[in-house]
Amino acid sequence: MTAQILDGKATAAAIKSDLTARVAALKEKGVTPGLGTILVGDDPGSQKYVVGKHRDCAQVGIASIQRELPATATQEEIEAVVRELNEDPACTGYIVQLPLPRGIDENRILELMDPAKDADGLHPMNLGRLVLNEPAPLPCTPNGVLTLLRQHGVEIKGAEVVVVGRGVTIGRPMPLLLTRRSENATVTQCHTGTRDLASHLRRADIIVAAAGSAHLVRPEDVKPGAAVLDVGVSRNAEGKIVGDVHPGVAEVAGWISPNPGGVGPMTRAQLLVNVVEAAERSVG
Ligand SMILES: Nc1nc(=O)c2c([nH]1)NC[C@@H]1CN(c3ccc(C(=O)N[C@@H](CCC(=O)O)C(=O)O)cc3)C=[N+]21
Repeated sequence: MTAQILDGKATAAAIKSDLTARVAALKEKGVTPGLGTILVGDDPGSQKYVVGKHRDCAQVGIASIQRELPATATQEEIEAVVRELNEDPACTGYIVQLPLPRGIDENRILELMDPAKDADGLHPMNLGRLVLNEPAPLPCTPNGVLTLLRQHGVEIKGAEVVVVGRGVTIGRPMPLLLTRRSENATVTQCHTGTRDLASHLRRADIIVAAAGSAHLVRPEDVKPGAAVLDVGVSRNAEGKIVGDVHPGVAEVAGWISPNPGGVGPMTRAQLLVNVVEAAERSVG
């Protein structure tokens, strides 16, 4: 038996269609949501993601504001663009595409953002609000993972979830979302310091693989019927996306998110959700 698909493409399309109506309602009240992106450098992967984000905006009626800086941009030059978008009334939410080039202090850039315009949910104030159980824009990828599970009826309450990875965009916030009372999962966080990853994976009802290590999760380490979310993105020699989950896992798991076509499109959809929600808050 092969796993059922956690279809991120289809779920993202449904979210976008709901957002299209909400954007139209906002425009009738005189508010046009606008998503800004700040892209530094010429990494082809990052450029492609940013193009995707603006294509999504066009589909739902959100205005696009694009700022690009060369890989040689200084800390001060990037900060100037952050200040500009903080002040720009047409930009109701924005992201700074990560990672930034070596030598740039990423955390200082994130702290400089207006937390009310933080579309990624990565500003320290918004991450702090999440820790304190206060309403905040939620980090897009972890929120996309949850939405994907809910949409396909995968039980989160009481589930043993193993999160692999501790990066700022996924690994660290993911357990915070999963352990809220509304989700009530039990979470084990694994990382490069974990002594026996396989022993943890084998117990998991849900695996969120976000280590960025190609084919890290192998079929023999997955409990039959488990839900496996492949969040990792590496590229092979031909430039093709290789996930954190070995293709053989599809023969063991109950649910699997394809990569591409799984969590990636969900991340983009949740970004739009954050932009629209911020605009809705601004009209009360
Ligand atoms: N501040 C910030 N926020 C981010 O959300 C952020 C970031 N920085 N830096 C990089 C990562 C990566 N990321 C992806 C988003 C969508 C796809 C996506 O839609 N992928 C398609 C395939 C695209 C392709 O073929 O390359 C898919 O999975 O089907 C992938 C990756 C967001 N990130």
